[in-house]
Amino acid sequence: MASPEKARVPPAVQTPIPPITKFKIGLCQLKVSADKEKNILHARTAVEEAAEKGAKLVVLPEIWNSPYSNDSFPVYAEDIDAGFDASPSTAMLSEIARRLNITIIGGSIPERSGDKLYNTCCVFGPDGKLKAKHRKIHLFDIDIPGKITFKESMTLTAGETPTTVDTEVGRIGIGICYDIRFQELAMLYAARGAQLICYPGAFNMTTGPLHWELLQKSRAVDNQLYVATCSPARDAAAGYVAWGHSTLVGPFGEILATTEHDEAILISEIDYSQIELRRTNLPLEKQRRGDLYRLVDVQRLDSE
Ligand SMILES: O=C(O)CCC(=O)C(=O)O
Repeated sequence: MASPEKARVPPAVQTPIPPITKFKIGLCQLKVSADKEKNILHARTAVEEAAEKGAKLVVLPEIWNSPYSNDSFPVYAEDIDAGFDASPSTAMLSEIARRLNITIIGGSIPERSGDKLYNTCCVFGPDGKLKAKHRKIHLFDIDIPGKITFKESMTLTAGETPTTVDTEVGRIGIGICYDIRFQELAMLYAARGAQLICYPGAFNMTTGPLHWELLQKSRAVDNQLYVATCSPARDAAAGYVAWGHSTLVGPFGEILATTEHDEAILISEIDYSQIELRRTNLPLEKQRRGDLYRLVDVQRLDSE
């Protein structure tokens, strides 16, 4: 007897989700107070507002849940790896990323891990899961007598790992503030395929006016990718006075959005096709003289 013809089940269609090329980014330049609970609520409201305005990626400032000071870091630090009960700041970020279906570059908070403290940025995806954790690699130790002296290394330990993360809104490299000064890190991220580098950062009244915009444009134009920064708003009465001026720079070095020093939620559009365009216009990568000089990816060498 002929076997009954099997029902034909069409094969599951495995079409990859087309990578997003255009989306809105929100930069939340926030006031930071000494009240952690208030800071968390405030950040939550700002992220909600950015998402309401269409942002699929929202960026918070460096050290947004605590005053920026060596005295505060140990007091406000959270044990991120111990779970959300031990870390109300990241619990909020996770919950809101999931509820709003967005990606969050969670600025940075002081992190406690064993007996060490780090300045740490957490990235959450729309499923609320922690996708990456970047510990500031270059600690901000500066001494310009009569202007600014600050030594993060008095309390913090430097991170050991450059961070690129694949998100719903592209491949993103993460740096925190002083990390922006080290062009090799940005070059490494570009070599690893980053389309955007996010630097939560709190420059100051001495270096901010001269270097903040210059460094962002340099990282963007040298690497032909997007650079986004997010600073706390300025509080002239604080121990550390932030420069503000959160900004989005495009791959041709163009400022796409910026602000002064007050609180602000900047919404702007990122269009990754601009990266290809600029790399076609000016094919730096092809013209680079790898026969004369080369950036070595130490982590790749180690893993080989
Ligand atoms: O590099 C600078 O001038 C400022 C860096 C900074 O404020 C920081 O890393 O927190």
